[in-house]
Amino acid sequence: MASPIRIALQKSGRLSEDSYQLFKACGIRFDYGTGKLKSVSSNFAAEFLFLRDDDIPGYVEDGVADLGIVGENVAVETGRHVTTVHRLGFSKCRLSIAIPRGEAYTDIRDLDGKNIATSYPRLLGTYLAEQGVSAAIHEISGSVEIAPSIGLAEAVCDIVSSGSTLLSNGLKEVETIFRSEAIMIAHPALPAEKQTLLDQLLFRINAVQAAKNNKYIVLNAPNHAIPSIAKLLPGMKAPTVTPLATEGWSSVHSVINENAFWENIEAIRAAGAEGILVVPIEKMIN
Ligand SMILES: Nc1ncnc2c1ncn2[C@@H]1O[C@H](COP(=O)(O)OP(=O)(O)OP(=O)(O)O)[C@@H](O)[C@H]1O
Ligand SMILES: O=P(O)(O)OC[C@H]1O[C@H](OP(=O)(O)OP(=O)(O)O)[C@H](O)[C@@H]1O
Ligand SMILES: [Mg+2]
Repeated sequence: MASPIRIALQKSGRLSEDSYQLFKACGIRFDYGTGKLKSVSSNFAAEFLFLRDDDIPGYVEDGVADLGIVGENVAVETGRHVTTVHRLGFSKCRLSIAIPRGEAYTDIRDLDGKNIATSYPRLLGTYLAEQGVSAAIHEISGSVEIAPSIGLAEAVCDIVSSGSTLLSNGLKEVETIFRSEAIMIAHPALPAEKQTLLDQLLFRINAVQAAKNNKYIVLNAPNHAIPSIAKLLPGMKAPTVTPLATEGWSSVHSVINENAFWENIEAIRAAGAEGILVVPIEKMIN
């Protein structure tokens, strides 16, 4: 096997389980969650390091790891020189400014001269500078939402997903400054053999992601309805049509984006389709 590509994953947190599941779906096996800080894949030339997420961009920039999975918020905040090679679509969240619920708020200028607590001083500083607002940034490493109630700051800037943490701390979201999801980052100058391994990995990730967004459809229809159904279910090239044992009827097999399927389902039924099955796809390669 080639010398392994080193991949840094979050040891334990919001990114860990989805990161592991992604590699599992790509058919890459390794031990995870056993308290180990390092693991070698048994069937792909990869070695995994389990780290705090904040440290991952630095390790990737320094070349200690070749790849890493982090929130885009962390990748940008650390300011490390790394390349984004893929957007992964999980751990979606936003970085927002929030203030106590009872406070009036008109626009960003209301924050002029105020104190804002955050773990994201770089992202917040850039945003305030762009908006021409001058506020004092107080960097704290966690439990940011508590800051207004203990008199540390008049506002906070932190990660929001469902909004329930803000709600339970008596805060309201007033500005969204950054939208984030998990991304795969790489060292900016990978040697050729590592680049080959990255290309193989991205090929598998694309196949897994394409499969997730699409469904395999099987239905029965009278032969005269096939042309109009085929227009609604174009498939990867064209639908497969095979005769049923019942004279004048066929079975239609196709692949369709799940959103398009739900948008077209009434039209598909109205065209004469019956016995419609929707089947998940494991991998999809165009
Ligand atoms: N509530 C949430 N919903 C969705 N994604 C989130 C949420 N909170 C954080 N994230 C995303 O997941 C990333 C990791 O969050 P997590 O809370 O596990 O980090 P952490 O506590 O700093 O972990 P570590 O111990 O590794 O430093 C964040 O940087 C962000 O991109
Ligand atoms: O809008 P919500 O759905 O409530 O999510 C937002 C919260 O989630 C994250 O914290 P997490 O629960 O991961 O705890 P931590 O900050 O202690 O890691 C983040 O730091 C917010 O506090
Ligand atoms: Mg962290």
